This record gives sequence, structure tokens and C-alpha cells, in this order.
Amino acid sequence: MEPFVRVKNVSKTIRGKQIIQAINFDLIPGQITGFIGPNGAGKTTTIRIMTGLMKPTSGEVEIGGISMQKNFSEAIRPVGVIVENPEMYSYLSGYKNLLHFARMHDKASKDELARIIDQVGLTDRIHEKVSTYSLGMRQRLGLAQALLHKPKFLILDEPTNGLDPAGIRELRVLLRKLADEEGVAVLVSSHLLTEIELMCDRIIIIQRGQIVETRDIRASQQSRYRFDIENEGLEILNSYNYTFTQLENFTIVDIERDQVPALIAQLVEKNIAIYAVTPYQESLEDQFLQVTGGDMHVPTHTK
Ligand SMILES: Nc1ncnc2c1ncn2[C@@H]1O[C@H](COP(=O)(O)OP(=O)(O)OP(=O)(O)O)[C@@H](O)[C@H]1O
Repeated sequence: MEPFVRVKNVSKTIRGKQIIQAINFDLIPGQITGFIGPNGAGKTTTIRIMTGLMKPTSGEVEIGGISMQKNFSEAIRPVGVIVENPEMYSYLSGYKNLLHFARMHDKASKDELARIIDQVGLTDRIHEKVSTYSLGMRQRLGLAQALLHKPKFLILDEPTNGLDPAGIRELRVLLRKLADEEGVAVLVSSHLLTEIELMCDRIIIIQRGQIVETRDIRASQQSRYRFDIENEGLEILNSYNYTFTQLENFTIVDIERDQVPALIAQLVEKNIAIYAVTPYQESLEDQFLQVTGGDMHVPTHTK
């Protein structure tokens, strides 16, 4: 499918310091992409550029085929942004806040407003003042605000900060629905890898201002097998050109399920002892640490 968002060779230098370097990635309609990286890797900077809060030093962001750098007001139209602490008027009700934002953006009809409020699960409390809302409810109101102008691309920066497990689950279900039913392209940045793992179809890992990995996490979970075999087996894997990773006590081979019997037969033919073969479900945390080399923190952070 054609990407809806294209980040093309985007770099940012601030006061002589290169914060991000020639970043490239695409986002596809209907896909939820997780944007992860160690502290200070450049996530917020990239997101600020993608939402027009910051200009890139070079490169370009295209949304729906329109360059943000050439035609910002057109390009930003289909973008919905959810920030960590959405700005709300706490002395007004949730409903009045939404009406206010609806007037600012587009003319969402009352029916549409009711549908969005229902979608984010705030129908029962929408006429109460925002000052009485929990953090989770404010977050949902922020999401409703972003949904007012029917975004085709939704960016969420650390969306689950302060949400309880039920709130996180609700957000996950809602994002899935928006992606599946309305074809929204979603980008979620988060530190919580288990949450990204449950929520996303794809991950992009950024480290020291560069994209170090783009991976389809749904597919990758089904195409890796763990082989507990004697060491001589590794030569056989090499000779048949399998892609594999040798870990401490076992080997992970990148193969599809229907290739497993053939590999077992090849190993048996060469008299390699096989102790076990199991589908390998690597956690996102393991993948992340492998890719970033355990670099969870870059100490130069001065935000
Ligand atoms: N205005 C600025 N001036 C100087 N350096 C900056 C500025 N903004 C960001 N940086 C630096 O750029 C790097 C990337 O910052 P950024 O906030 O994009 O990272 P991040 O991946 O979002 O980190 P975190 O996960 O901690 O929020 C950091 O080293 C930060 O100190």
C-alpha cells in the first residue's frame, strides 16, 4: 500500500550539534507504528518536525503527498496530534472544550461530536468540568479533540503516561479500531516496550539520531525458530545459507514454519543431534536491546 507519510532524509542541527541525521521512514494507512529509542535518541525532535513545531535543517516530510516544508497548511490538515498533557480549559466541561476546539478547526456536527465522545468512552462524564477528570479521562478528551477533524495520520507522544492498565487497554483497542476501520496511519512513541509490542504492527528504532531498525513485529514473531542442536549443526546452517543467530545455549534460525521440516531433515542427514525445535517468541525488549546494544540512556540529555 502507498505510504501516507514519508519522512525523507530529515536532519536537524541545533547550535552546531547534529540531533538527527538523514532520517527516512514511511507510514502506511491502517498500520500502527511504534517509535522507540533510548533517552535522547531524537524521538521528540522527529515528532516535533513531523507536527510542524520545528523546522528540519534539511530534508522533508510529506503527508498525503504534500510537503510540509512547501505547503504547511495543506499538509498538516489530516494530522491529529496527541501530546502528553493536552491543553484543556479545566473550568469548562469536556463537552464545551470539544465545542471550542471543533469551532477552531472544522465544523464537526453534533452527531459527529457524540460519536467521537462515545468512541473515546466519555459519554457519561462529558458534561462535567475537566477539573474533575482523572488523568486518563483528560487523555481521552485529548484523543477526542484530535479526532474532531477526522485525521488520517495520528501521532501520539508517550500516550499512556499516567494511564492505568484498563486505560492503556482501552487506548489500544481504540487505536486498533481507528487503524483497521478508518485506515488511519498511527505513530506512537513510548518508553514502554511491552505496551508497544501489544499495540503496534511495526516498530522503528532510533538511536543517536539515526534509524537503526525498522521491523514488522507481527511477521517477525512467526518466522523465527529456536533450534537446540549440537555446535556442529552451525556449519550445516552455514552451508545451506540459513540466516541464524547463535545465542548462549541455542540458535535462532530465521525461517518460515513450512521450511522447518526440510531443515530438520538436513540436520538429521548430517547426523546432527537435535534436542528441541520451538517457535521463537523474542520479546520486543530483547530485540530492542540487541539492536541498540543495551544503550538505554544517552547522558547528554539537556531538555
Ligand atoms: N533545543 C535543543 N537544544 C540543544 N539540544 C537539544 C535541543 N532539543 C533536543 N536536544 C538534544 O537532542 C537530543 C535528542 O533529544 P530528543 O528530545 O529528541 O530525544 P528523545 O528521543 O525524545 O528523548 P527522551 O526519550 O528522553 O524524551 C538530546 O541529546 C537532547 O539533549
